[in-house]
Amino acid sequence: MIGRLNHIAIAVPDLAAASAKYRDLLGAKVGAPQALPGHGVTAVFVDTGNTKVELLEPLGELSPIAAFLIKNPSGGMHHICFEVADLAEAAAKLVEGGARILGDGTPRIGAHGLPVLFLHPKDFDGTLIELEQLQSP
Ligand SMILES: CC[C@H](C(=O)O)C(=O)SCCNC(=O)CCNC(=O)[C@H](O)C(C)(C)COP(=O)(O)OP(=O)(O)OC[C@H]1O[C@@H](n2cnc3c(N)ncnc32)[C@H](O)[C@@H]1OP(=O)(O)O
Ligand SMILES: [Co+2]
Repeated sequence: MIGRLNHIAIAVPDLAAASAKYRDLLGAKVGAPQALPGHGVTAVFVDTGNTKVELLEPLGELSPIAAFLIKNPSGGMHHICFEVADLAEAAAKLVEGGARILGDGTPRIGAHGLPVLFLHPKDFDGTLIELEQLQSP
């Protein structure tokens, strides 16, 4: 069911400083900040060639990563994102298998303009998993 690892997300307290580290210290290809008010984050994608790193900073009062940063003030790994060919089919199989989909269970459009869902971290060994619908061919 899951395909490629699309990105590994890191919640950071200072997006500009984190982006500069990846660009200037790690010599990586760092994209421009993307404000995602509907998701309560500003994201920067670092392209590593084989996958991406998503640097995330809270945006707005109700950011879903605010609590995470209170628990981890210097930041930390937040989630991993896998690509799936058919998000609806994957969601149905996961729910059938007892996994919980976060929110109201309906896909939302993510940073890549594609539908995404999140699975409860407690169901996957303490790891928040995001599923992103593969770009239709
Ligand atoms: C979609 C746009 C973009 C993209 O790539 O396209 C993004 O990725 S946006 C990313 C930001 N959005 C989300 O993360 C949406 C899904 N996340 C959530 O709904 C929440 O973060 C949630 C429910 C996972 C946690 O919310 P919160 O921390 O407020 O709740 P709790 O404190 O009650 O946490 C419950 C329990 O889960 C543990 N937890 C929380 N976050 C994580 C995490 N990132 N990884 C692993 N575990 C996590 C937390 O410690 C609690 O555990 P407990 O043992 O009960 O303390
Ligand atoms: Co993500």
